[in-house]
Amino acid sequence: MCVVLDQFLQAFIKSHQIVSNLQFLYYPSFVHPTLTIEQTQKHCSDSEISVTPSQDSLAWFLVSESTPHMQASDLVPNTSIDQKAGLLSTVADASGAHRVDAVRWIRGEPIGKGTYGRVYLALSISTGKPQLVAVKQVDSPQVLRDESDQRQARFVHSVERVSKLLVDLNHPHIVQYLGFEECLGDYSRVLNIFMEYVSGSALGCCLREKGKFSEDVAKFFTLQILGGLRYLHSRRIIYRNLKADSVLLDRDGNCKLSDLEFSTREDKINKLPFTTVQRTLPWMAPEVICHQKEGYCVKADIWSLGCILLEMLTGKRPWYEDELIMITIKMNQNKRPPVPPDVVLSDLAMNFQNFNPDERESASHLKRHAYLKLSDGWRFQGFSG
Ligand SMILES: Nc1ncnc2c1ncn2[C@@H]1O[C@H](COP(=O)(O)OP(=O)(O)OP(=O)(O)O)[C@@H](O)[C@H]1O
Repeated sequence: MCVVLDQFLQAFIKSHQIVSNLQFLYYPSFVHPTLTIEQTQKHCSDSEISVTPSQDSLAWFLVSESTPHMQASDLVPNTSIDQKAGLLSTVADASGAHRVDAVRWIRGEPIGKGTYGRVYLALSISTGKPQLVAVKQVDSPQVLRDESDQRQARFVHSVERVSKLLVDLNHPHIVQYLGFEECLGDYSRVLNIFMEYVSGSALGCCLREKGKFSEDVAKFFTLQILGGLRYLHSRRIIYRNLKADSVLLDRDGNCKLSDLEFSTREDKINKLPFTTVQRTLPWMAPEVICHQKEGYCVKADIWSLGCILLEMLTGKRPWYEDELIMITIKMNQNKRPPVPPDVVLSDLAMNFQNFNPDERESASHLKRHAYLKLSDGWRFQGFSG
């Protein structure tokens, strides 16, 4: 193990990116949970080592002399983030976009991949106490050579447009956005999106791994998602990208809505074209897919939540039998996602998928609905509980 450490350190020193005095090298304890604190901590020389946002492939975290109080145990992934302490300070630039001011952070291992970029675990050392954060890194191409470059550029543009709106959100069921930063990569610019780190996995992953959930567990998650939606909708914000993979779960079953970069204010909906995120299409409301010109409202998110509820109760993604093109055709024919014959849905679950958005209940009304009420003392103890 020490050989690996030394090789890593040598490679790192050779990169000549040096700003602060490095004292200790720590293994995050989730990499080798059996290591003791003594083993995880290794003295390094007084070499000056710098950590820059473009530093690649750091499998380990480095802790600078400015944080000597830090213990390896601080690095366990469920370290909670003190949002009020202001993990990363953000400033608005001339264009009004919110960016992180002088971020110092170290990239850790990849924890996920979406349509637009990779998400990494990272350690922020901007403030006194290092904090675990998640960083979504998105390529922002300077030359638009093909459809993929155009897609990336549209995404980056969308993020710049909503960056202020995202960092201002603050709700227990919404991933906290901490700031944004653009930096120069080898061939393109890279947009870094800093977020609260959620230490579990996506709801979609759990469904793929474990199959359908018990009805109570499905209600428990639905209620939490409704909490996040009610908060967004009360600010006239439409999420637009709600799907099982955008809902992150921590180990205690707490849900957090993530991937909000496509959110928009309801009043702007008729002015902005919405590029359909292909992966999200099976969860999208018919008015978003079929009648964009007429506009749509926050109720589109209620349809998407109905799809997630259906998925939790059946273990199958919405429109599980169909390719994307077929889904669009069926939606235009006013068809709903199919329900497997052995599943009986409550009237409420059906209401989520009313074709007329005006007849779909609001998030705040649904949250109080009797069907979703859990018995007193019910606790999350696993997906089938
Ligand atoms: N804040 C976070 N904390 C922990 N893991 C995260 C966080 N954000 C994202 N992830 C992980 O990274 C994965 C990819 O996230 P990302 O937001 O890029 O895409 P996505 O939600 O899967 O879909 P899309 O294709 O619409 O971008 C998630 O499924 C999740 O596993």
